[in-house]
Amino acid sequence: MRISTEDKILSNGGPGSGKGTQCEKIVAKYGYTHLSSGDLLRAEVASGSERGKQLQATMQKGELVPLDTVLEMIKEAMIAKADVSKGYLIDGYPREVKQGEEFEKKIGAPALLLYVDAKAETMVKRLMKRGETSGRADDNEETIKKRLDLYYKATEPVIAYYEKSGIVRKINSELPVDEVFAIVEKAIDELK
Ligand SMILES: Nc1nc2c(ncn2[C@@H]2O[C@H](COP(=O)(O)OP(=O)(O)OP(=O)(O)O)[C@@H](O)[C@H]2O)c(=O)[nH]1
Ligand SMILES: O=c1ccn([C@@H]2O[C@H](COP(=O)(O)OP(=O)(O)O)[C@@H](O)[C@H]2O)c(=O)[nH]1
Ligand SMILES: [Mg+2]
Repeated sequence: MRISTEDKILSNGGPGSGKGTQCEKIVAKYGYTHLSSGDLLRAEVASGSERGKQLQATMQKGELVPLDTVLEMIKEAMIAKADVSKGYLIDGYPREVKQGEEFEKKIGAPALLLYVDAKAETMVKRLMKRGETSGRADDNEETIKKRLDLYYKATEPVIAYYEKSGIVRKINSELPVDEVFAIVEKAIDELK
C-alpha cells in the first residue's frame, strides 16, 4: 500500500511534549485520521492478547517495541480507514531513523513533520501531572526518565533525517495550548 505524500502528516517530539493534545485539535479542525502509534500499542495491550503482554513489558520499561511490529499496526490501521480518510496524521512516529526509512519504503514520504518541542524539565513536569490521573503504566518517574533518554538518543535524529527533505516545522510547545495550535495551523495551511 502506498499513500500520496500530501495525505500524510507526522507529529513527533519528546514524551509529554504535547503531541497528543495538538493532534486532537488538528483532527477537530482538519478532519485527518489520527493514528497514534502509542495508542495503537496500548489498545493491543488492553485486548489482553499474547502479543499485548509482550508489548506491555517493553513499554513499562520505556523501551522501544520492534519496528516491524509498529509499522505493521500502523499499516493495518491506515488500510482500515482508507475509504473514509481525508489524510492521515501519524503521532509519535517514527521513533528511530530506521523506522522512518521503512515507513517511506512501504508507505511513502510524508508532506510535513510537526516537531513539537518542549524543554526536558517541562516534559517531566507534565508527565508527572498526567500520571496522577492517566493510569498509564509508563507515567512514573523512573520510566519517564528512560523515555526521555531514549527520545534524545533515538528519536531526535529522526528530526534531523527529515530536515534534509525540508518538511520539518518546529512548534514551540512551551506556550499555552491555543497559542501552540496557532503555530500548528500556520504550518498546515502552508501545505495548501
Ligand atoms: N501548558 C501546556 N500544557 C500542555 C500543552 N500540551 C500538552 N500539555 C499538557 O501536557 C500533558 C502531556 O500532553 P500530551 O498531549 O498527552 O503529550 P504527548 O506528547 O502526546 O505525550 P505522550 O503520550 O507521552 O507521547 C497533558 O496532560 C497536557 O495537559 C501545551 O501546549 N501547554
Ligand atoms: O512507535 C512507537 C510508539 C510507541 N512505542 C512504545 O510506546 C510507549 C509510549 O508511547 P507514546 O507515544 O504514547 O508516548 P511517549 O513515549 O511519547 O510518552 C513508548 O515509550 C514505547 O515503549 C514504541 O515502541 N514505538
Ligand atoms: Mg500521546
